[in-house]
Amino acid sequence: MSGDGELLANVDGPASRRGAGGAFVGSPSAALGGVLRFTKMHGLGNDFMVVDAISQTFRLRPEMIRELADRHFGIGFDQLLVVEPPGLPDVDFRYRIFNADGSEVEQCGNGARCFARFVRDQRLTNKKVMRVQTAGGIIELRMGKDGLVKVNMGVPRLEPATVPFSADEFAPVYNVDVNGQNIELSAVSMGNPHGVLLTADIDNAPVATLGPLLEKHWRFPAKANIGFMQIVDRGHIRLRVFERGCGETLACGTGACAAVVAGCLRGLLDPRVEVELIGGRLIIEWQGQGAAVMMDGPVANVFEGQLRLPAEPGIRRRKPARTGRQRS
Ligand SMILES: N[C@H](CCC[C@H](N)C(=O)O)C(=O)O
Repeated sequence: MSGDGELLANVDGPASRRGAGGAFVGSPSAALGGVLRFTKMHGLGNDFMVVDAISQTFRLRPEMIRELADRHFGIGFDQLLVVEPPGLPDVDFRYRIFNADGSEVEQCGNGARCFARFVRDQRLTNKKVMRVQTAGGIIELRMGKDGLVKVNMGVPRLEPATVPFSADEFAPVYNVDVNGQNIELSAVSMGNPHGVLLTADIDNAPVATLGPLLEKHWRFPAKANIGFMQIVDRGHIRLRVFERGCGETLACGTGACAAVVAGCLRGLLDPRVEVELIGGRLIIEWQGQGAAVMMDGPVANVFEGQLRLPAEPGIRRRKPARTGRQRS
């Protein structure tokens, strides 16, 4: 996936037509120059601009998403999450995800929890259990107690071609050459591609240097999110993730899922793992091949906002495309 498609969302509610390339095409006159309502949210510090595209129309080109994602000149977020009417009979919503670099991607775990909170806060549903269609597959969201949200993230994909990862056959660990250095990693898809490495010292792991090299490595033809996992014990890991299209984030939900799958495949983890990320903790459970990965974690609202879209969305300030966020 990870396409650079223009985002057009429909104004007139669910009677949307799918335009070329899968974007919703609203009535063009209404798609320009309006005020766009959004909510800023985060899941363990992985932060999002969340927009209801069921009752609003807007057009956002990749360069506009990049501008809005900018933490100095824009709103600032890791991903833009867009709520759309369902595209399939047995789901409640469609959920589109755009990275800070403007690329559209298949899945977002922390975003899924925020999505569930958002659609209820916005009274788009009163369901406590909902099925949501994403480009990476259908996920089930369940409102839990004390503000937690449980997500069935679906069955991980391990066959190389389904990640996608270039290899002749599946293996729990692959050897990847990075500028002459041999790196051992696992390749897992949670709908979006992940590479997972072990590290003995998470605080000094080469996230800023090795992360971008592996993100764009030729063996990940759709690029990849790169997780650095320190095993504390069989029920507890520490994890940092260099995210595709965004750089290192404070937390990555699909990254946490992929890391637990990778650790289980290596025989190093039990089925229930506490994943300690920079921004906080997730509980991830996986009973083994063929089973779905379950994620349980918090969500938070930060603020509500309104944005006046230019009559012709475009570049108001040419800035270099975002590089990975370097954490000291
Ligand atoms: N950067 C990811 C999308 C966001 C995933 C992350 N924020 C999560 O919580 O899963 C990708 O390009 O596949």
